[in-house]
Amino acid sequence: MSNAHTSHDMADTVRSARKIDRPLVLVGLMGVGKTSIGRRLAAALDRDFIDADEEIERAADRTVAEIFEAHGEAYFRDGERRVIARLMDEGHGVIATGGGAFIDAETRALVLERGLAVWLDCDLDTLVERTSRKNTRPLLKTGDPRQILRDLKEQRSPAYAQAQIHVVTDGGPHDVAVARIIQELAQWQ
Ligand SMILES: Nc1ncnc2c1ncn2[C@@H]1O[C@H](COP(=O)(O)OP(=O)(O)OP(=O)(O)O)[C@@H](O)[C@H]1O
Ligand SMILES: O=C(O)C1=C[C@@H](O)[C@@H](O)[C@H](O)C1
Ligand SMILES: [Mg+2]
Repeated sequence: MSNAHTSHDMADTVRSARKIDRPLVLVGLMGVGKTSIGRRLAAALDRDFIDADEEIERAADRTVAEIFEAHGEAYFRDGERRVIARLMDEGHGVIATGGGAFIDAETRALVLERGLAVWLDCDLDTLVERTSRKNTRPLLKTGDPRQILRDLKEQRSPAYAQAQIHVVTDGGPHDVAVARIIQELAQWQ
């Protein structure tokens, strides 16, 4: 296939993906790439990007870790649900959620009804490596990160699997993951 042909196909694919008239909501485990891939996906689709964890921190004027410590996980999940509902209402084009957001049944129902959920998935070794770069995730501070991530992957995968779109991002660079997501979006009806 010629390069001209390939870039024409890609332009068509991007055009189809841009027609989706719902917020694109990235879900998946800590470290899978929701924030970094989400930012690039939004740029490629010419959409607005927002990270729900960052928005919660702005609204609460505290870090996620501080909210967990002061009030516990249930309190955090309530605030997270409200923030995600608001971001979808405000029409944010690509929303990166926190790793546990889609596990909350109410948040999940809200996202599935009003948005298009994209499950970013990758293997355990990649997750361990990516999360080791930053030590701010409260759920990984309570024991061995590999064991915690393995357990979370097993417990949470059935919920993540309810997302309308599933993309595996093992190993490769961000741009490959972005191109795969765009291809899936273009085929989504
Ligand atoms: N496809 C990828 N290729 C290379 N590096 C990646 C890829 N995806 C993510 N990373 C890197 O892994 C780290 C974690 O990614 P990121 O913060 O985007 O994950 P996240 O899903 O938003 O995590 P959290 O749920 O904790 O917010 C970052 O350093 C990011 O640059
Ligand atoms: O996987 C999780 O439950 C979490 C992931 C992070 O994005 C934060 O939202 C918080 O640390 C909880
Ligand atoms: Mg993130």
